[in-house]
Amino acid sequence: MKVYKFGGASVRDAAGIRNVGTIIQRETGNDLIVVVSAMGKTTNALEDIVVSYMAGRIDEAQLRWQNVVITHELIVAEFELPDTLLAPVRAIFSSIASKLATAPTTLTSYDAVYDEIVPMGELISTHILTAYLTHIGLPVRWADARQLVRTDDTFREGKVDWETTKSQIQAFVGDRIGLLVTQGFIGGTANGETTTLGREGSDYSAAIFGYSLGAESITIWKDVPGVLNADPRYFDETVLLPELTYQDATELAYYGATVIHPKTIKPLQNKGIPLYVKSFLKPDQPGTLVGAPTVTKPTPSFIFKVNQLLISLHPTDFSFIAEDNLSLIFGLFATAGVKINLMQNTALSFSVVVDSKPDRIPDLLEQLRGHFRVAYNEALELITIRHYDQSTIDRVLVGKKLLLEQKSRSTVQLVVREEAQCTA
Ligand SMILES: Nc1ncnc2c1ncn2[C@@H]1O[C@H](COP(=O)(O)OP(=O)(O)OP(=O)(O)O)[C@@H](O)[C@H]1O
Ligand SMILES: N[C@@H](CC(=O)O)C(=O)O
Repeated sequence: MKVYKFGGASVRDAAGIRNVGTIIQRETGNDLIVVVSAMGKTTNALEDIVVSYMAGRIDEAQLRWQNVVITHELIVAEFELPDTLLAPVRAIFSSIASKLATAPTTLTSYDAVYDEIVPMGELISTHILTAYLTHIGLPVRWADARQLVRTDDTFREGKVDWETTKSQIQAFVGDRIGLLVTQGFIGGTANGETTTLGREGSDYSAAIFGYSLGAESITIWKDVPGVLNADPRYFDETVLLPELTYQDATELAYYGATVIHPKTIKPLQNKGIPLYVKSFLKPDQPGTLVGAPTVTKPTPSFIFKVNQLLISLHPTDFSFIAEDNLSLIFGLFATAGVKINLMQNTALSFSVVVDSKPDRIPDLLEQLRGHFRVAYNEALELITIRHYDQSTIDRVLVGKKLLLEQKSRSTVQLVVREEAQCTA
């Protein structure tokens, strides 16, 4: 049994869905679980709807939802599918329209509403793909991940209950899996509420299904030839990494290589399940195999994170940065839901680099100011180089001012600012 995961880019339009259908057809007769993300940038659009709705801008939220509906209607119109196959999609369209007709109360939790609305992207895309596959004659089952992937009720970052998830998935698939289409990114609580697993979490969903069923392999289909030594959007002359160990893949993802979600690797490593990252545009090419025993000559790899914020904390009394301060700081970051990308401390200061998220950072800074003197630098870039040497460092520092550096034997992290900004 294999697991295929198709992300938003692969199903962003009707041609994409047809292409995904062709890739799935190559597995006809084999057991295959297909995990699918929301189409294109639907998740971003749904997040915007939540922002409008929770701010009480109901008309704006409804208008934005109409745009989501129209985008999907235009795609399905190209397939001329019978209305019966589209009934589940239309039911979602009207249930969200009804939801958005009533304003939220002041007691409504933002994150709970987020997890009511944002998962619709995956529910819609999987219903559309299932309808299309049925239409072209493939015997396919649609599975509701909310009833299979059990999480706690941490909305927007559900923690997976592995035992329950495994038994629910095994019970659902039964003896003969066949072809099954399900959603990435979403799960459900014991009380039947929908949860999400964190942005870009569909890769992780594929690993959850693969782990639960002991898959022979998992393939993540991307718009790139595989895992490259840098994001081609930010770096010229990238090279394909044909093989990676689980550890290297975990570290690349951890430091921010968005091609694989960081939580994806561990469950696969635990069961020794190989992960392939391949191009949905060139499905015959080998791509990257994650799970190679060793890679003899590792290639230097670059990860660029833009829009970073460097926060420096200084105790307001004469105390040092010690265990009690650190546990307070970590507690405040955890409560604010802000992940630390890099940290460094001296006796009298503690510096952290985080993603500059306007919905979370201002509150966090306010909390920190209650305990520390706080200084911060905005609009920075965090560059991580795995398997670095001095020439790779020099290469990325051209035109940049280095603010902070951290090195281990295999990884260097550099916090930089554009030189032009420094002199401005
Ligand atoms: N090291 C890397 N190798 C290859 N691609 C990378 C790397 N780092 C970042 N990327 C980027 O990752 C992109 C693919 O991931 P993306 O999340 O956009 O895919 P997706 O299939 O649409 O997934 P999803 O909708 O599930 O998030 C590539 O287009 C590329 O720009
Ligand atoms: N659709 C979700 C999950 C995913 O695509 O992996 C997102 O865009 O974050």
